[in-house]
Amino acid sequence: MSDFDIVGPEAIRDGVATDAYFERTEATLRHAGKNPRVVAEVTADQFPDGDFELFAGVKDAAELLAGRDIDVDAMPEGTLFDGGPVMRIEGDYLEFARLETSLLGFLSHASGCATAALEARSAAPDSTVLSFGARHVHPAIAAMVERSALVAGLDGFSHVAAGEILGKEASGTMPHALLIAFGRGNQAEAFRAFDEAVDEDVPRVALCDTYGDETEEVLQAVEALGDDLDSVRLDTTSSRRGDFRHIVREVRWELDARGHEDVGIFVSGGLGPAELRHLRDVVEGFGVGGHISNADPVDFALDIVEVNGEPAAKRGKLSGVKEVYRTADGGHHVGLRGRPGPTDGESLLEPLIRDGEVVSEFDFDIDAAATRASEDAESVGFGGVSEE
Ligand SMILES: O=P(O)(O)OC[C@H]1O[C@H](OP(=O)(O)OP(=O)(O)O)[C@H](O)[C@@H]1O
Repeated sequence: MSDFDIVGPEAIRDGVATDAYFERTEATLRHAGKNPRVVAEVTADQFPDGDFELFAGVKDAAELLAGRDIDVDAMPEGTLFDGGPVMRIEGDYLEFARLETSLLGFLSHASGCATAALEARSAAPDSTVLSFGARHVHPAIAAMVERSALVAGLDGFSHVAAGEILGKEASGTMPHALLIAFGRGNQAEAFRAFDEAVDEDVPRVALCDTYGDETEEVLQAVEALGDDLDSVRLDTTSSRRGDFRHIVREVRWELDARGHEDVGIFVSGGLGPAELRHLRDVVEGFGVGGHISNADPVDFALDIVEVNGEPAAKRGKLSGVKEVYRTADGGHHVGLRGRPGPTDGESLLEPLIRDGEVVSEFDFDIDAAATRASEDAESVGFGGVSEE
């Protein structure tokens, strides 16, 4: 028995992590001696409507689908999509029927978090933006949240175990608990002890809102750490926030007045794209949590679109195997496979699995995905990237 209520990797890989009706579907098809050759597509919206989302979760999807006698095409991680398929599976239906539940879960949740992270990224393109939201979600999915944030181009994340999985180091300095453990009035002592205790390569970022006025605690940090102080973080609780922008500008003023123009200001706590736009010109960086980790999953569905070579679909969905294209002007186009696409269209679906093997050229590199997302966001004008 598992110690935690967590569905483990084996259950996911074996297809036990499925909805019961797929088990009944398998039983019925086997009973009837049917196992049609199908093409199925993963799609959110049927037609483009100008509302782009960021595709993520494809590495785990590949891990799930590998080893089955199927061919799969997918958009690379970090591609922006707007209508039409993001993934296509071709094979005998019973090869993958029971994987639908986990497949959609992987893609939907990661793409939801990645899209929200891209909203944050686009809202403050020149600021440092860190993912702080693992605390809001089940720990088993922390690496998914942090990977999605990095795919969207965030500069870092807080979760240590996620970092070990992703091969990247988590960042972070101090919580309020550290200041409280030292006791009211002992903030300077806490800052000094932190400076003495942690590795030199950890930036000295003092959290300055625990007991007193932000400017007062910032000046205590300056006095305690002197030139070692890299930045201050203001996480002013919402009930005391008032005009946060004014507080930040006042802190900046007092730092500058004492010759500490090089000390950066970071802010965190309940921030989303609107707050990032509002504050981006007066701070160096942001910690963004719930906006990313609590994002709604993308509403992906897996639909059969061809049975034994013939177009098929339930009503409301589009039958036939499709291609999706990005045009030079940032347009997103959906058309039938084998028909001419836009003359300047670049096909977005790439081979992911052939005869059950993951195609070696398919790219799961996080940094490459982030570059792709950045370029694609620019191309399609996601979230008004350069909006003032
Ligand atoms: O609000 P979100 O965008 O989801 O950000 C996540 C958290 O990051 C900050 O925690 P901090 O470490 O400063 O708080 P604590 O020390 O009080 O736990 C902030 O207070 C949020 O609770």
